[in-house]
Amino acid sequence: MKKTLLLIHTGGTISMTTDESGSVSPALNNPLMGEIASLNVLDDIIEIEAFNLPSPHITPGHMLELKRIIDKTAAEQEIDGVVITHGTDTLEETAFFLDLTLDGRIPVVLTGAMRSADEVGSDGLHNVLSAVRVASDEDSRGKGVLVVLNDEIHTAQNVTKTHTSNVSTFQSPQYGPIGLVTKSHVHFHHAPLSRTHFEISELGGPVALLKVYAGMDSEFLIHAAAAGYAGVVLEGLGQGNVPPSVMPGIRKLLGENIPVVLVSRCFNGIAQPVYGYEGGGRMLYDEGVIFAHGLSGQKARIQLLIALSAGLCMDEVTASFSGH
Ligand SMILES: NC(=O)C[C@H](N)C(=O)O
Repeated sequence: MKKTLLLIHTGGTISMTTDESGSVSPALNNPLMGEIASLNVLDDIIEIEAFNLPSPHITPGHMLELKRIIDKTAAEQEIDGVVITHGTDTLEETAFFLDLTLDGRIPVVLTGAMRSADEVGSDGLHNVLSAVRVASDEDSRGKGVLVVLNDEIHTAQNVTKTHTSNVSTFQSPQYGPIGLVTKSHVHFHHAPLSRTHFEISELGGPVALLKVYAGMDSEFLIHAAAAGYAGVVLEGLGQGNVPPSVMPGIRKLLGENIPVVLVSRCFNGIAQPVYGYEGGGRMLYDEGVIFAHGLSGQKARIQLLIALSAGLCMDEVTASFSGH
């Protein structure tokens, strides 16, 4: 059955071309524009170029702008789903931002490419077509924002870029994809159990993300408190621990009512308050550090930013992280 989709381009390698020196940059005219329309797989397509940016240039402000475009278009006319083309470097952050803030009524699918539009074996158009098929599929409803590349369907919550250049870069460590796209079918084999949703209209923040390392001190954390950061996410060690020399910085932030969210820098497993030694997870938990269950640092940062943007108090921010 044919459908009406909103196709939004934002830039990324999928919209880039390569010059004679091998340098890859945004094309003046997006090479994807009109390509899906010409395949005649949809009843109707509303195709817009929101931005033409490499994804390292994408900010939470651009993510909020995408949410507004989707809300406005869906309010003005009947659409069955949304596909967004995006650079792969920050694709997972935009996907999770939209997952947390859109109403989830229609499927929203993000895709990108590892090879530029004019490169031999370019994966761009194939990925957009797969994303269009997923966004048009009734089974995609109610699964949150999805990421489709290389014939796999991932949730925005779990997916991450794992390889600098391989076309199979997008993976969901410890959970795996929730479906696949074959030549004839969109096939889901899993469904997410829960979803967190926030109502936001403006952005708060800023929120910092710091990786914890052996011998780390408190300097950046103390600076974050003085510089007006509204929240800090720490990628802690192992099950969720920090060196004792980081404790003064954490206490400074918590003392000023600035939330500190902890994830593990391990890409498998969940941070937990297990260890009772100085800087151990149990001590962090007892002093008010919020454990983000199974989220990566970059996803926890997006969620903390959104929770603060929604005006949540410390207890509500804590509760919002217990759902994962
Ligand atoms: N494959 C890509 O899209 C990477 C590019 N640097 C971007 O994120 O815009």
